[in-house]
Amino acid sequence: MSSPSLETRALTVRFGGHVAVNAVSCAFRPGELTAIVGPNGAGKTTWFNLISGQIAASSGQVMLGGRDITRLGVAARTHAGIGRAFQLTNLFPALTVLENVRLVVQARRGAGLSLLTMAASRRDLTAEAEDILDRVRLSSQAHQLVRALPHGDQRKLEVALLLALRPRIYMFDEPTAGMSVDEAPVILGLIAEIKADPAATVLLVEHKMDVIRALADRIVVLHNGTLVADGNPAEVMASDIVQEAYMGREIEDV
Ligand SMILES: Nc1ncnc2c1ncn2[C@@H]1O[C@H](COP(=O)(O)OP(=O)(O)OP(=O)(O)O)[C@@H](O)[C@H]1O
Repeated sequence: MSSPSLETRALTVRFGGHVAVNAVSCAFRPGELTAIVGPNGAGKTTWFNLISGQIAASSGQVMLGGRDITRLGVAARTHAGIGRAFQLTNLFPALTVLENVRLVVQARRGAGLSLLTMAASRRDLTAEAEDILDRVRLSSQAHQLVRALPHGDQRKLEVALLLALRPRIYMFDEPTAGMSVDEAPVILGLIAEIKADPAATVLLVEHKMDVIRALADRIVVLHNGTLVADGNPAEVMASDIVQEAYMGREIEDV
């Protein structure tokens, strides 16, 4: 088994007297998509926030490729390889969709964030950005301002920006929430493509059973901030804790 790309070690956060994430230890490996499930308020988003650096841990550690990143801020974690979909949206709402994707491609390639790059390298960056927009089916919106995009297209742009960033860790929080039935399969197809990359580690917070069934290699269950189950989907779905506490009630069986 490959060594973990990401690991949380006894990761804990308290809000006043409430322990929202309670000593959660879990290791994630490249080439694996882990679905994170649990009832509302279980601590899934808070755990994500601790991993991506949106909030600081009360105790415990976040390790990325064996390096302790617990004290790094969001930008430094993104630079180190943590890619979280929502935090990339609306980077530059007054620029077009294509310009936003191109800027992320440019930043990843170490060319900085200036809009005034050399014409030749600009063509190169534009070609990669256009290719990404094609993959997420946003080509026809390439020249629209990001702030004017409808919700479904914003979600596609989030995935486009992640593809442009090529992180080591892809974090998706209900990526098809609020999407139409036509739009959701595009996003799910892209996540399936990302998951096929043996170097990519994918974390997916998800309530929808059909999405979990289609994509998850592994399921982790949180309950009251504690990790209560972790294993392959068939095992976890059949376990008493999930059957009794979650099935048909908290996980949307659609
Ligand atoms: N900044 C905060 N201050 C105080 N309490 C918070 C804060 N953020 C989260 N909580 C609490 O932590 C607990 C976990 O919330 P969290 O949003 O992580 O759950 P979740 O599993 O993502 O739920 P959902 O499925 O509804 O998104 C909840 O009780 C929530 O009220």
